[in-house]
Amino acid sequence: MDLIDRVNGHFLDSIAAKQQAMDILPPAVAAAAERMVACFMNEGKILACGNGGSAADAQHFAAEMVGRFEKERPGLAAISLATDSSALTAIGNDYDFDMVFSKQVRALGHQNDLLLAISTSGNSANVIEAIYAAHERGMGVIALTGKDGGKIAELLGPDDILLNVPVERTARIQEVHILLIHAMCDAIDYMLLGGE
Ligand SMILES: O=C(CO)[C@@H](O)[C@H](O)[C@H](O)[C@H](O)COP(=O)(O)O
Ligand SMILES: [Zn+2]
Repeated sequence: MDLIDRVNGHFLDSIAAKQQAMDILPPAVAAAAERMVACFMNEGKILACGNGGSAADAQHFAAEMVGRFEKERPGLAAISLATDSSALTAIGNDYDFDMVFSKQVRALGHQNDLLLAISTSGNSANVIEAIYAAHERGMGVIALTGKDGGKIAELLGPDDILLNVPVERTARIQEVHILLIHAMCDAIDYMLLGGE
């Protein structure tokens, strides 16, 4: 197989993952966006966390809320918990890496806030601890997961929302996650601003 065939394989695989997600996820994505708008309207904020590529997704989402997505609007309250290198290294060094997000959730989270928890395996211990901390604070959780949803799918409560991408390859799950995030950004702007 030459390199161009390999690249074509990625396109085809990514298209198939997105098609599979499109068959099942749009109602839950719309519900998640509605939940986020309700949170903002209620003086709440969204705390987002994840590891590696999902840390980048958490940061990407927060930037699109605080700055903007495609339309001009006032900033919306969202914070990436995966971005403050001082907090991450201090908590990881002084306590445990499993606590890097949960300690921030306990410090910053209030009842009206939401946690956006991102994990392709659904099994990252620090994301799981963040969900426990959010529940303790009375916060709702929106989880972006993959594969079978892992432990995260099992520990969500009835008021939480699971967006699980049921494919095996991490890269494909991440590619669908960022699509879901952009779809939620668009739905939020549409609910707040109207338009096309
Ligand atoms: O971006 C990638 C792989 O595409 C990696 O950095 C990946 O995000 C890391 O291995 C993460 O630690 C995986 O964590 P998770 O998605 O299973 O929670
Ligand atoms: Zn990656």
